[in-house]
Amino acid sequence: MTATQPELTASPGNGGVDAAVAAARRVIAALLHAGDGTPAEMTEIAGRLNAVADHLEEHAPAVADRLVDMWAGEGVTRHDPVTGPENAIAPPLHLVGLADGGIEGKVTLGMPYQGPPGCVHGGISALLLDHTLGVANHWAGESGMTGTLTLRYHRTTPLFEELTVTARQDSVEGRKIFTSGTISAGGQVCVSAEGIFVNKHLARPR
Ligand SMILES: CCCCC/C=C\C/C=C\C/C=C\C/C=C\CCCC(=O)SCCNC(=O)CCNC(=O)[C@H](O)C(C)(C)COP(=O)(O)OP(=O)(O)OC[C@H]1O[C@@H](n2cnc3c(N)ncnc32)[C@H](O)[C@@H]1OP(=O)(O)O
Repeated sequence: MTATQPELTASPGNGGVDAAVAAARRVIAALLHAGDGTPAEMTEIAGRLNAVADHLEEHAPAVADRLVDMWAGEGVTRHDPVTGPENAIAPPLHLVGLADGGIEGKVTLGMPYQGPPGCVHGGISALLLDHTLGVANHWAGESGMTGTLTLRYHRTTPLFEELTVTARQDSVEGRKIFTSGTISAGGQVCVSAEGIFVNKHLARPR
């Protein structure tokens, strides 16, 4: 991070749940890479993974308590499925604020996010853009819930190549917030998005 690039997503810690989540991401990708034709002992692996899940479930707080925790303090930026260091399905994308009012993040996606052969699934691109547009609104100071998200898929989005995800708030009209963004690879726009967000905020669990 530089003085002009404030971090807008929680940085993963080296230990605790963040380290376990990083390991889980490796497991998800490794299972998909291995597939069904591998000589790896999948029955034994399933047993070991289930033992880990049993242990975690046994020691988890009640859902209601956990929801309070997730929506308090830094927890708000730690659990989401795009950037969250506590969320194993988050790639994760790391976003910074830019001096020109926009935001930007870099991410390289692997097989768990595949749609067409060797390419990013269109729904995953929508997920990344929805969230990034939402964070751009937060960065601009006026945020809301996604009302309408329009996407244009210009060209396929490659797996295993660094992607740049950008977004900016374009205008605010009453409660409506107009926001746009792109996913690019090698300097070419693969997906562009235009969103209308509506200034409405749900009560956080207490
Ligand atoms: C995912 C975890 C996130 C964790 C991190 C959170 C915070 C971290 C901090 C910083 C990061 C910040 C944000 C990042 C996170 C978020 C990104 C994810 C965003 C989402 O994942 S969010 C879930 C999907 N989203 C919904 O679940 C919405 C369901 N829906 C509704 O809740 C209502 O439907 C609502 C609120 C949309 C409108 O309802 P309403 O009753 O308040 O609106 P109303 O009728 O009064 O209209 C007022 C004016 O908006 C126009 N209008 C109405 N609806 C419209 C629409 N759909 N499209 C375009 N324009 C629309 C009208 O035409 C009128 O315009 P006009 O004034 O010009 O006539």
